[in-house]
Amino acid sequence: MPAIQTDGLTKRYGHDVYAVSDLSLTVEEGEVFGFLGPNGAGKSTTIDLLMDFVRPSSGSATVLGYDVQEEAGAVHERVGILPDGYSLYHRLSGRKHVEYAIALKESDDDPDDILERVGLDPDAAARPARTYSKGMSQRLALGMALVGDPDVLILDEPSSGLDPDGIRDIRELARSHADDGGTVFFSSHILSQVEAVCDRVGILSNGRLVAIDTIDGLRDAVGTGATIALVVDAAPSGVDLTDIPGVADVTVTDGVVSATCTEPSSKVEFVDRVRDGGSTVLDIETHEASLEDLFSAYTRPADGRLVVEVDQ
Ligand SMILES: Nc1ncnc2c1ncn2[C@@H]1O[C@H](COP(=O)(O)OP(=O)(O)OP(=O)(O)O)[C@@H](O)[C@H]1O
Repeated sequence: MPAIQTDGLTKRYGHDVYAVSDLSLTVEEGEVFGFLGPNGAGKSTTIDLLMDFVRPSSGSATVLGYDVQEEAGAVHERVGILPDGYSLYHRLSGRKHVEYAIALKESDDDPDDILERVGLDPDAAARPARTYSKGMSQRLALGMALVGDPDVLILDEPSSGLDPDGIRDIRELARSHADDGGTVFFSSHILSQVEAVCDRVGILSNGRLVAIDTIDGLRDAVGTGATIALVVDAAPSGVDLTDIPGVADVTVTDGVVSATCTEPSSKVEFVDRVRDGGSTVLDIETHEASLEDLFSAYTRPADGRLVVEVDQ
């Protein structure tokens, strides 16, 4: 049974704002699924729809087989959520927050275990939440989401406000939750934060799902290659630079010979071929397509095509 399944899920505000548009996706149990998209793409709205915090204009969704509208109670019992824009009770201590979440979920969790898992030490946990930094608040909200060992953990921008240690902790927590058989739905607008931990990612742009695959699969689909630029004393002559396997987009201008290389080994052959053409190579610059280039390729298509923006 899928952990999360949506079918044509759509949320329209007013006449023409489609926050989520015809979204159909399946997240399997035991997966860490990265839900990616730039600001305003519709990630939080999708999560609100899954939790029945807002109602869809059309389409449907299930979580662990339960219809999110008809059986919202059953969904809430099995889901732990770190929402975007959660709020804390300023006068209550961190520990009281966790105790409250335990009572609400009728769980027998030990509050100290939960606080330790999210890295809030007893002193910090005893302080009122108004004294917390953004990162500490985020850790506390995450702890509340973990109460009751939920089957599905929904994390909306969980890394926001966290330092590098905190970001790593979130990743480890997500991974161990999935390794124990749980499912993690991890929303972020920063690709590199989900790359290390997610089994698959879905990319949302303007409310629409524009890609769903593993990170490697997405890279292959967009064909992100590296660019290579050789500074030469003179243009090569008498050689064909365009028939090297894995080399494309060859240009020769003002003492610079450049190309896109989809195979790492093709760079060496490209350099050799330029030398065979009588040129002395004075300098070599290469640029690997970054994850952010990949993200841009899916979220900022030009002329309806998928393009990778690569600086030279
Ligand atoms: N209550 C609302 N009324 C009108 N428009 C809304 C409402 N809620 C969301 N929207 C619009 O729906 C779109 C999607 O918003 P949403 O908050 O789901 O995006 P997001 O991907 O979570 O963005 P972010 O990364 O900035 O949190 C945006 O254009 C937003 O302005």
